[in-house]
Amino acid sequence: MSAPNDLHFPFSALEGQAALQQALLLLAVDPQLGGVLVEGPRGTAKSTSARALAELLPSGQFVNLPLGTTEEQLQGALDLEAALQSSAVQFRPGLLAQAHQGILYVDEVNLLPDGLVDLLLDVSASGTNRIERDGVSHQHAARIALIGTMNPEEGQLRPQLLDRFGLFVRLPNVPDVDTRKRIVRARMAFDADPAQFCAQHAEAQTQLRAQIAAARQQLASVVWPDAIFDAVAQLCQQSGAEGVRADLVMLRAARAQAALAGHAKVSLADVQAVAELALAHRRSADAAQPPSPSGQVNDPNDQQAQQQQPQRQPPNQAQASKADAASSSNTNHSQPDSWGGMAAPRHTGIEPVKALRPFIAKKA
Ligand SMILES: Nc1ncnc2c1ncn2[C@@H]1O[C@H](COP(=O)(O)OP(=O)(O)OP(=O)(O)O)[C@@H](O)[C@H]1O
Repeated sequence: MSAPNDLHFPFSALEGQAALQQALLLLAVDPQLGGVLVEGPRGTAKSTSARALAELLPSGQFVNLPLGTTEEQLQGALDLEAALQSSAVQFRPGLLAQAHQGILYVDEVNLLPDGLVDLLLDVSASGTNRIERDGVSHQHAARIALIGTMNPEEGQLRPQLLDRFGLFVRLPNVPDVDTRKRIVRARMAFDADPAQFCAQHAEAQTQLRAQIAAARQQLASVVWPDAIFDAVAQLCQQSGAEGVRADLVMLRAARAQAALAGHAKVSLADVQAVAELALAHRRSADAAQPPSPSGQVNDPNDQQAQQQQPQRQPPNQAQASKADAASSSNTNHSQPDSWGGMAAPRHTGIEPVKALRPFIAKKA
């Protein structure tokens, strides 16, 4: 039996995809991170998780961008004749307008013409779609969470475009037999009775939705202490990332991470948790080892300030243990070390340290 069209596999029921879930949640909180690029094998829940994320956003919009899409279909069309006759601009909205406040999903983004990718990245970073034709212009808000997927065997994305994707997740193949079994059990349970499966996850979904909404509201007021700028600059410098896009994205992603946890200040732990997502596609080839900043960096978030933060709903136990299971199957955990009490991010794959836990099991 397949699921009715209006029921989709819930985000909180995804198995063993902590890094992808983390990147997507950060994007949900701050769509202007510049999109998430997901590289990985077929059948690893790339489209399932993107669609599931849409259900956590206020608009619920999920727009799929087909490979043959034209610039006009994407941006919308201006009726120039009407503009000449009545001096009023007539605009026929495109996919970007449809995806406003939702998700724009591009499967095999590496096969899309460069011009369109360029446009998508511009719009996702600016939140505005600006159309100009023969001296006539129109613009509208296009706050889109851009999610692109690619299989490198089918062609590479140009480095200029790769660098402009905010976050990057490289998915491994299903890592082990147990995870494989958990995945198929969950999927088969969903397919057998979608309504019941969704009902079982309704509470976790409601909590995640509320958590994202609260984080979005709080985002602009979350601050970066000076030490955070130091830590980010050190990490990016040592990774050999060109320019400062990695720094900008890392700071922004760390702020989204802090907002999700209900914190008012970005901490080193937030930077640590997002660093690999910002660096994986920007690390220079000769920075083969993960960076290890030389200076000791103190955590600028004093305990007292953290304790003064408003309390949020208690963590969902089922989700916390799922996150635990996900993170315990990850052998790439960073452990505390000399870097301001936190481990430097790893350069292989993307299995961020705290996996999904910071989002679900917020501070009590
Ligand atoms: N980690 C997972 N958790 C839950 N379901 C999963 C997971 N991985 C794969 N699946 C299931 O596998 C099937 C294929 O997933 P999906 O279509 O999202 O893969 P994809 O990565 O987008 O593949 P493709 O690249 O071929 O489009 C779906 O039924 C999905 O629910």
